[in-house]
Amino acid sequence: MSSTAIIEVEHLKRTFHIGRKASVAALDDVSCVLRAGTCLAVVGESGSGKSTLAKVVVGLESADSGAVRIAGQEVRPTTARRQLRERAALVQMVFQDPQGSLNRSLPVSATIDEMLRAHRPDLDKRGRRARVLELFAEVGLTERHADAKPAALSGGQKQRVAIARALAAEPKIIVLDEAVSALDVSVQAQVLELLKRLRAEHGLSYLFITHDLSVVRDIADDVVVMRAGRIIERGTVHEVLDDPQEAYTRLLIASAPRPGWKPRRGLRDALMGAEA
Ligand SMILES: Nc1ncnc2c1ncn2[C@@H]1O[C@H](COP(=O)(O)OP(=O)(O)OP(=O)(O)O)[C@@H](O)[C@H]1O
Repeated sequence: MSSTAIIEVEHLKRTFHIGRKASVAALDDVSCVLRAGTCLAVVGESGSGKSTLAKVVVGLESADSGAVRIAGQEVRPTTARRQLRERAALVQMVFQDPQGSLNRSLPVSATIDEMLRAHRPDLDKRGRRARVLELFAEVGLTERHADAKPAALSGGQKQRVAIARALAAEPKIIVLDEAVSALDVSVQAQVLELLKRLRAEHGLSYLFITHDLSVVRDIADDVVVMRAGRIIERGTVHEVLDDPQEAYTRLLIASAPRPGWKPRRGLRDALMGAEA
């Protein structure tokens, strides 16, 4: 496995001010590394700062201090089109709800065509159509799916379109924010298989935000555990999930649904009681 860093996050801080007096430290001195060609999972309960970390990494959200370097280049929030396009060619994001990037009244191929217009100026209309069909085939969809409106596709198929859209920019990194969380378990397994295959075939690296530890075991190499804006434990998936050092991580693992699991009390209650 490669040990070259493709994303380096250093001492990120981000505080949100709510009203005049209240504030929440969404990121409180967060540092981590995504190694090229690997998958780094970010886990933690709701509100622990996972999405804020993902957004700062892709430049959708700014940090108060700290640094993010992608392929050695520092990332700063920008509205400059050229810089946004350069960033998008390096890192793409896939969200939990694929609906956001789809226009209800257009065939789903339109969203890929739009991406190709931005990132493949060398292709004419016919070339883009051929590439759209290639990308659909890569994610296990057909021409019939490409020409369908979003409403005619299942959740799993729409998420495959979102992945094809990300691939259209030919990125090195994909940030996935709860990208398989809304899918049924069997569909989830298929999309995870697809992501693993694409990672191998394209040499991709994944920053994988999830609250689901079974997904982490399936796809990730390394994992960081976040709590209240801080990384409280980190290591390989094997180290963290099989030999957790922190009480909070042990509770996350103990509270994760698995066959035969019966909830005794709310995860939140249990986690609130965990020692920091
Ligand atoms: N734009 C915002 N304005 C105010 N507070 C925010 C904003 N974005 C996030 N927060 C707060 O920052 C903290 C971290 O939020 P974040 O969405 O990063 O957590 P998360 O771990 O991704 O949670 P979830 O799994 O529920 O999405 C939360 O307390 C949240 O309420």
